[in-house]
Amino acid sequence: MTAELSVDGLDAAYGASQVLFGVKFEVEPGETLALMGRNGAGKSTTFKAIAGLLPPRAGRVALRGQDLAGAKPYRIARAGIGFVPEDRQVFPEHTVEENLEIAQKPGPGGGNWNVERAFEVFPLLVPLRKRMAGRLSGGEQQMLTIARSLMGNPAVLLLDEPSEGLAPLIVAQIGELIRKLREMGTTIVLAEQNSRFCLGVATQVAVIDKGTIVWRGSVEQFRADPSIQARYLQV
Ligand SMILES: Nc1ncnc2c1ncn2[C@@H]1O[C@H](COP(=O)(O)OP(=O)(O)OP(=O)(O)O)[C@@H](O)[C@H]1O
Repeated sequence: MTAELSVDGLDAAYGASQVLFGVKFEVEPGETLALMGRNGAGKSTTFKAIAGLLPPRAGRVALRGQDLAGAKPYRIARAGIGFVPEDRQVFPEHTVEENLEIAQKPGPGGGNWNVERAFEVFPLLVPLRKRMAGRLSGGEQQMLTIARSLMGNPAVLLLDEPSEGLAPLIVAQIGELIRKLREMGTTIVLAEQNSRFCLGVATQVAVIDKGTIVWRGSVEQFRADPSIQARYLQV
């Protein structure tokens, strides 16, 4: 089977400071991969390199076998990699509904996303339909950013720390949502420090440490080996 997303030998740097060293992982169709690692391990940089925001110095980023490494961000997005960055970008002066409409585009994913479908899958956004996106809470903005990204019908969705800075109840709602997207067959890569959250929603785990993937396996294998958490994830 061809992986939906395959990353191999990815190197990336900020100026003279190299941060990623040969990052390698694959995601099969319909899987949710949690990319876990401590603060500063290289999770966001991996996403930026995949999405073309920080062009990689070396390596391959293949979507369904097509190498996109080094392409411009809009090309990578159009090819089917949807990226939800940490800072939750919405158009604050537009309503929730308009934010979704603006983002609607054809794409290679099989979700057939449109505004009505987004409201079906994200029912918490329904009462906020006419509200300006700039007036939403952090959790509501997070949901809207995820919904917006899906409107481009991506083949793979990259979610950078979706639980960050949110209250436990909201984190649980975001978790529910990610599980629902997974059940619908969406292929997801989720960067997280919060291991409890990721293990509740992911099927696969990759652990990154100092810019290198140091462990790769299923959630069950991860749970069965507490030494991985102790070595790479606890502060
Ligand atoms: N714009 C930048 N310029 C220079 N160095 C950076 C920049 N952004 C990140 N770094 C450095 O790159 C390394 C990896 O950072 P990255 O943000 O990818 O980590 P992370 O695993 O996503 O952690 P976090 O949870 O803090 O976002 C860190 O040492 C960080 O200081």
